[in-house]
Amino acid sequence: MLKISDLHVSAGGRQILDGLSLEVAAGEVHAIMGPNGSGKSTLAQVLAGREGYEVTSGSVIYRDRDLLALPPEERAREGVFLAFQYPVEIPGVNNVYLLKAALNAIRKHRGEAEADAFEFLALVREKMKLMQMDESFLNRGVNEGFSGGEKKRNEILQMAVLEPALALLDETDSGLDIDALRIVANGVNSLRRADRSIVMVTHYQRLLDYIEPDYVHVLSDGRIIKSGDKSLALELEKRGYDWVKQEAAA
Ligand SMILES: Nc1ncnc2c1ncn2[C@@H]1O[C@H](COP(=O)(O)OP(=O)(O)OP(=O)(O)O)[C@@H](O)[C@H]1O
Repeated sequence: MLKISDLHVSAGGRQILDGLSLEVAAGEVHAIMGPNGSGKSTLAQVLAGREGYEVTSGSVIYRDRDLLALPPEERAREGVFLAFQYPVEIPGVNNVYLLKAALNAIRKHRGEAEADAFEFLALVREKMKLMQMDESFLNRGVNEGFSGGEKKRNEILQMAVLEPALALLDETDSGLDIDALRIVANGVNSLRRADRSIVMVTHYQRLLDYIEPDYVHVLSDGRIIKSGDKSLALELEKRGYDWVKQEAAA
């Protein structure tokens, strides 16, 4: 599904990713953990195609294509989805309008019939039920005035409607209360499929109690310095990151 090789990225004149390599097979869930400022969000943003980052070397192959050669909207149509760490408010753009436009752009790209108003509404209602969101959110501006937790829930609603092949979730658990964390995690779990991969950035192993990852990676100073299974996250919670850095430097 995704093969990142020796990726070097800089922004604002400084190197952020420094030889990052990662392979994600179809159906797998990978968790990326690491100290603040190590490059986790940068990785997610670069994969989604955000401007402002310079890829100086390395490659990213997504479903046999050079991902970095595609403009961001093409990546989205090809099934790459990013749930933002800080979802942006888009006042004046209706939430339901954005969802429908995004869904139909993807369908059109796949050569499928676009969803009409009835089909779309039935689909979005089903997904809102899953995310336990009130339908009133549909008619508000995208994230406009949403609480932090509501914004995160709205990101996963988008994911549920768009059904991406590669979902990048950047700290989707941050700012969620106990019930919302469970709801969001249930939403993500219900979207696990053999042909869909999920890469989630998180600081807390608690999320991994709900969404069981196949692999856990430690990203430090722009590269992955250790990989393991869920037990690695438990160890990090107990011991912090210094020992991993020392181990990698030895
Ligand atoms: N456009 C930019 N210009 C300059 N520096 C940047 C830019 N974007 C990111 N950085 C820097 O790159 C480093 C990595 O940032 P990034 O947001 O990827 O870290 P992170 O691992 O997601 O951190 P956190 O856990 O705090 O969210 C930080 O030191 C950040 O200040």
